[in-house]
Amino acid sequence: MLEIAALSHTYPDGHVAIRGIDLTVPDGQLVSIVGPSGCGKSTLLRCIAGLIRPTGGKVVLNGQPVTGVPEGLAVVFQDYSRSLFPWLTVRDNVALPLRRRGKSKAERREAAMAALESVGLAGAARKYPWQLSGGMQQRVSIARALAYQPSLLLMDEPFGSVDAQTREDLEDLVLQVHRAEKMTILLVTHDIDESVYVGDRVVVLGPSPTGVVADVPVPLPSERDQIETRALPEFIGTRAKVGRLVRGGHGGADVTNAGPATPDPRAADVRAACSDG
Ligand SMILES: Nc1ncnc2c1ncn2[C@@H]1O[C@H](COP(=O)(O)OP(=O)(O)OP(=O)(O)O)[C@@H](O)[C@H]1O
Repeated sequence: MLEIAALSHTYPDGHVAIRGIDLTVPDGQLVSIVGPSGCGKSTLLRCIAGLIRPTGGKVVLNGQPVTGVPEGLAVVFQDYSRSLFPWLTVRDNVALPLRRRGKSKAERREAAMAALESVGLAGAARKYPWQLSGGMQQRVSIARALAYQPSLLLMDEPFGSVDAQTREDLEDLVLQVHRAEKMTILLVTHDIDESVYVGDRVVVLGPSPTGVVADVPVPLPSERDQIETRALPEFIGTRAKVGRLVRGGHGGADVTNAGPATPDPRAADVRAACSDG
């Protein structure tokens, strides 16, 4: 269970990025977070990841206050070109954070290969990141997060830099992993369709300094299909509702107004990658 209470963050230059966010995420839920550009989504994710210390309120993960990067957290950032180490092979990039898990070299390699298999990249294990396309590099970043077997996965605009077809494939990969591993996922996206397609719920953030404007349940079956799900009336209705909310409208009668809140992200396998590297 992730509990965010009265979370606020003001940067040292006085810029108030987040003002009073309250958000509770039960284990195993996939929460999409949307909001206007620059509203504070990444700041929110960084606070959750323990990468920055909020100036007000608290983040509690599984009953423990977050005061540094918590165990069992992984993060996937948008900028895959800077999240992989170019001097390590794909397999070694994926295996690196597993040092934190106290696994032997053989175990790390085995787990890395299994994760690469799950993202369809087992054949690229011995290549270097710079030998792969952007979409493949982002798959490697996701494989690295998965190999770590996080209980909480934070994804900050993870598909923002890939083509439309790859984006759909990666959305389905996240859904597949979410169902199989039952991990809690917070996914920040600018894409309203994507937020509804992957989410169990969509948290809409307001303009800076951000807070929670609405918390919209997604009334779709857990099995989703890029063509059929997007044609469902429930999908179309929820997308319209979220779209109106992001643009400053009220979104419709059944939307929960959640009061002030905030979002934004950044943080995770970094811990593993950096501190274990
Ligand atoms: N280190 C910092 N110092 C001062 N202000 C900052 C800092 N980092 C971010 N900000 C400001 O805080 C606000 C929120 O930034 P943040 O990156 O969290 O927004 P975002 O919603 O993730 O943006 P985007 O939609 O462009 O990804 C912005 O106005 C940004 O300029």
